[in-house]
Amino acid sequence: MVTAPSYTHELQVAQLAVQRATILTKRVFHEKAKGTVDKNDKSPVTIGDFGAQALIIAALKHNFPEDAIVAEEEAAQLKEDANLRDTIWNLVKDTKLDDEEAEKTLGGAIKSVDSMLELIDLGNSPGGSKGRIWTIDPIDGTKGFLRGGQYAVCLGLMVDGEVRVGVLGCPNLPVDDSARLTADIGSNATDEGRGVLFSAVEYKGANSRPLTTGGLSPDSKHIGMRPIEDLTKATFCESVEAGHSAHDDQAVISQKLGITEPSVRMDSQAKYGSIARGAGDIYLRLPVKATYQEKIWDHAAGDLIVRESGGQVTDIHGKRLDFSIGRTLANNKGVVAAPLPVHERVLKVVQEVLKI
Ligand SMILES: Nc1ncnc2c1ncn2[C@@H]1O[C@H](COP(=O)(O)OS(=O)(=O)O)[C@@H](OP(=O)(O)O)[C@H]1O
Ligand SMILES: [Mg+2]
Ligand SMILES: [Mg+2]
Ligand SMILES: [Mg+2]
Repeated sequence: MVTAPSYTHELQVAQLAVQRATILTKRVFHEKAKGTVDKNDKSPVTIGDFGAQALIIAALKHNFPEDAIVAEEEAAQLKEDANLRDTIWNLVKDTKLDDEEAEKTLGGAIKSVDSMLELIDLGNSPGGSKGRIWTIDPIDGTKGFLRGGQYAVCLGLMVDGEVRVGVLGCPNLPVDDSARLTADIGSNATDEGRGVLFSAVEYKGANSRPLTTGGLSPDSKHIGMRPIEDLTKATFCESVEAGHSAHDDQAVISQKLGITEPSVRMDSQAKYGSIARGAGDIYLRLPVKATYQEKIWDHAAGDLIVRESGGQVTDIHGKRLDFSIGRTLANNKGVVAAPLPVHERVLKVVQEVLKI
């Protein structure tokens, strides 16, 4: 019998790296150091995005120097803007885990501002179907982050085009796995009782544990989707931004499925984590613009965490998400994520409504 690799070291490093990055993002938010700059695509990019990406890549390079990395941000802008670069460096240079062993595992602090810029740009791999490739979204749901709503620090490891390890740090989700999603989840940012680290390894199931500022919390639990036969009792979640997923189509689908609760809108892959632990049930992301290609860093970790929790994740055509063809999911359109026993029913209604 061939046993599946356990990816023990990869999982440990990934969780610690994400946990350390969330310390930085929370500092940025609380110290009101938020500076927003426009990238070419006009999405907000903050100090937090660059800082978190540098810290995660430093940890990956220390432990897995040969691995390729596909990350969302690039340092070009920082090279031209000394103020922005120095603000980020001041945060990055002394953000560390409050645990010596854990810091040692991650390789300790970044040595200089120049190495920080180099590290950020190591995330420029084109991706693909061969070998080991990490994918990073240093802050997913940038708008949620800025608003004090949901965001996630996301890290996935793909080997030969399949996601094998996925980690999501969600500082503003309740620690309590049994807390059902509420309508204010997208905007409510009290620190009390919040902060969760989701993880999954292929064939090994998914877990959640409280985010800490030191080593990994020993309080790790298996998570699973809510067994749901009666879809009228389902909770579905969707993006906050109407430009990111088609709210009107999603409302019609929800109605056709007999869902009575209004949708829960929240930013980021916190949607995947939330349905994986049964706080919600269904995540719909139907395309608004036919030409938009979803990015692998927006889905890799969440896709594995949901599938390892007893869910299915496909696009609107019923195809599994294909992470093997580069930086985008060019072979897929949209996302339909639901518990495995009901996924086909949900997909059928999606296709009826979209007339595909
Ligand atoms: N047009 C379009 N369609 C679909 N998706 C898009 C689009 N434009 C951007 N993005 C990506 O959406 C990421 C955030 O997705 P969310 O589901 O969290 O949406 S939202 O927060 O409600 O905006 C967001 O991730 P971050 O940039 O990491 O925040 C983008 O990568
Ligand atoms: Mg972005
Ligand atoms: Mg994103
Ligand atoms: Mg991002």
